[in-house]
Order: sequence, then structure tokens, then C-alpha cells
Amino acid sequence: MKNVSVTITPKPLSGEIKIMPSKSMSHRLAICAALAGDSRVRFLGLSEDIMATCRALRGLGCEMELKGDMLATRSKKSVSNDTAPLDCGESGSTLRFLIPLALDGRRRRFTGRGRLLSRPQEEYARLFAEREIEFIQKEDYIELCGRLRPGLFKIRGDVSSQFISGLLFALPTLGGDSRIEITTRLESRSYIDLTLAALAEFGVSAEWEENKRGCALNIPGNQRFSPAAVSVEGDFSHAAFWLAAGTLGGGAALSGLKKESKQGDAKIAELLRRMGATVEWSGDKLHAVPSKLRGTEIDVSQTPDLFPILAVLAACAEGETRLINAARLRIKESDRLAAMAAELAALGAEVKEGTDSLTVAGGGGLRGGAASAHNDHRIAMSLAVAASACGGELTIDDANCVKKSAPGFWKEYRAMGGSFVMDKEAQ
Ligand SMILES: O=C(O)C1=C[C@@H](OP(=O)(O)O)[C@@H](O)[C@H](O)C1
Ligand SMILES: C=C(OP(=O)(O)O)C(=O)O
Repeated sequence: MKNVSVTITPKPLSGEIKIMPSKSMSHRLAICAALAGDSRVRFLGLSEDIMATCRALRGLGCEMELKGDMLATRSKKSVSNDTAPLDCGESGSTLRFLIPLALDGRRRRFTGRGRLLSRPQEEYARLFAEREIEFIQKEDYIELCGRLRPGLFKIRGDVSSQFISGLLFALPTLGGDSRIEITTRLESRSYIDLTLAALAEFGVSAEWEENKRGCALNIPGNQRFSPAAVSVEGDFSHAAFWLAAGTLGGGAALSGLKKESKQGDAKIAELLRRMGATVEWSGDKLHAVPSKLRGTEIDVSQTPDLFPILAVLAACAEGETRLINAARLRIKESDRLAAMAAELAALGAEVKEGTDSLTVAGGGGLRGGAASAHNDHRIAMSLAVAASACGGELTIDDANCVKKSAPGFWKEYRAMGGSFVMDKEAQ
């Protein structure tokens, strides 16, 4: 797809947005619905990443139909013998969630774009090597062949929770019990809870076990995914952009979010409050009130997707903010730590990039100019929110990359009163 730049004229943003369906839950519920067959998922997110998951599930032999944002899956008659490559686009979740499900004895190949195939897969590589499952990672594909068997899986918890979620989709239907032992500090834990919540909707269970040595998941075998009709709740990782925009601008009211959500990124409300903002529920809408922000220290290890927008908020807050435990941000769609450090510095902010932290001395104001999205949807959307508070126009080099998670982002930006022009091709 051609890169299309966007030039934003600074304007305070305000307004009401119906928040799109959660990307994380859309992946999970689509996979469970495919495994169960005869199921419905209402309000499926229609981003490029979710389309990649549906495409790859079809490639694995799951029959499904998408009518608008309603996904309907059919009974699985047989597993596909088709071994055409499974294209995961740029979606880490798609790739890591589906790898264990593809271990059905056939030779399978996964492909992808951008940085996807260079994002780490070592945890799978090591686990599979121990089990004599073939796993080859090349620059432009991953090939695997073998059968997943139940048992004990020892896995790091500080690379990506997506490996653990991936195993959780595949292990329950095997013919014996399994256990996943987490051998390090566990980061992004809430995403594993989202996986457990999705499994539970389809009658599949796995239990946490905590002890002094750490935590583990016990997964009974011989389970079946039961057909279900489910709906996807609103996306807090996406809502974070509009809460930030409303706080820096003229306020925001967001609908479609679940008050008692298990999404880790629901923590954005508390983090904004910690920075001095007023964020509160009124009925079923979450409101962000225009507020002056102050710097603070935030551990982003459990909520990595909030990092780019927190960095923007830090640049607009009085005083110093430290975003710590951010090393894993380097292995997302871009090196998000380096990307935010470089782009905020280009806008005039005082930033210091550490190996696993970002320190921002805020309050100096941001100027416009040119910035790069690093082909990363969350960097692009964060810079677009930053642009609303800049002293001059800001041109971002790649407007289309937002489609990875949020195809409606620019429409929403306009609905919030934002003013921008795109390269002709995009309009
Ligand atoms: O399971 C998920 O839906 C996700 C888990 C997180 O990844 P890590 O577990 O690699 O931090 C997050 O960054 C990603 O956007 C979505
Ligand atoms: C990191 C992300 O997604 P994934 O890991 O699924 O590519 C994201 O959406 O920010």
C-alpha cells in the first residue's frame, strides 16, 4: 500500500466517540468461534489484524462468513489439507495465537509483512525443539511441522504473553492435561486473563495457580469448544487516544466501553488521574475533562500498548515523567521506545531514552514540523493526538498504517473536530 502522508493543523479536540470493538477480544473470540463451529461473534473489529486472523483461520480449514461486523462460523467438517501459506499480515497476535493450532501433523507455512517475521519467536522455537516439532524461522516465512502433545510447558513471561495465549487455545482439546509454568516475571498478564475469559465463553477452562516460586496455568485436557453467541466489548487501548485527546483539548465522552472490563489498558483512566486529569464514568460513558497534567512515574510492563500515548501525555505535562520497564516496546511493530524518543525530540520535547525507559521533561510545548509513524499504527495515532497540541502544523509520513488496528481513526479524528489534509491518493 502506498504511503500517504497527513498534515494536521493544530486544534483542540473534543466530542463523543463510540469506541470500536476490542482488537484483542476480536482475535480471541474469532478463534474460539472457529474452533467451536456454529457460533456467532457480534461487533467483530474490522481492522487489518482481525482480517488476518480470519484469513488464516480459513486457511486452517475453519469455515466462516463475515457479514458486516458479524462473524458466523460453521461446523468444522474436516481439517484442511490445504497447506497454502497462512498470511498473518503484520499481526503478532495472529501469528503467535495460530502457531500452536497449526501443529496438526501437516507442514504449514506462515508469512507476514513489515517487522512481523523478525519479532521474537524464540519461546516457541525452544519449546518445539524440546518436543521434536520442526520449527524454521526465516526472513520471510515460518515453517512448522509436527503434532502438539499435552504436557509441561516452561516458558518465559517477559518476552510476550502471546505465546502463552497461543498455547491456551490449543492445549485444552488435546488428549491429556497440560501445565504452563512461567519461569520469569510475568508481563502483559491481563492479556492472558482475556484469553481465559474468551475460552470460558465457549465452555473451556484453565486455572491460574500462584505459589511462592511464581505462577502457572493448569489446563485440563479432553475439553471441547461449545458453540456460543458472543459480542465484542469496546477497545480500551484505542479509547486511550481519545481520552488523551479530550484531556489535552476540550473533553471527550466515550461510549461502547465495559465498566468492569478485564482489559489491562482500562488502566488508562487511573493513569490519567494520576497525572492530574479528571476521568470519570457518567452512566455508561467514560468522560475525560480538559485538565492540566503533571509528570509521574509509570511502569508500562503490564500495559505496553499505552506507552506511545503516555509518552505524548508526558510531553504535555508539567514536570518530569518516567515510563519504566519498557524494554519489550522495542519488539512491537516498530521499536516504540526509540520511535517515541525520536519523534517527541523532533517536536521539541526534552526526552531521554534509556535501555528500558523513557524520561520526558514536559511542559516546554511542542512545535510542529515533520514526524515519522515508523509504519506503526500506535505511533501514528499518538502523533496525531500530539499534533492537536502542537504550535504549528505537523506532517506525519504514513496515515494508512492506522488500519492495522483502527481503520476508522481519521474519521474519528475529524468527528473530534480535528483538521487535516491527506495526500490526494488517500481521499
Ligand atoms: O494478547 C494480545 O492481544 C496482546 C498482547 C500484548 O503483547 P505482549 O504480550 O507481547 O506484550 C499487546 O502488546 C498486543 O498488542 C496485544
Ligand atoms: C503490538 C500490537 O499488536 P500485535 O502484537 O498483535 O501485532 C498492537 O496492537 O499494538
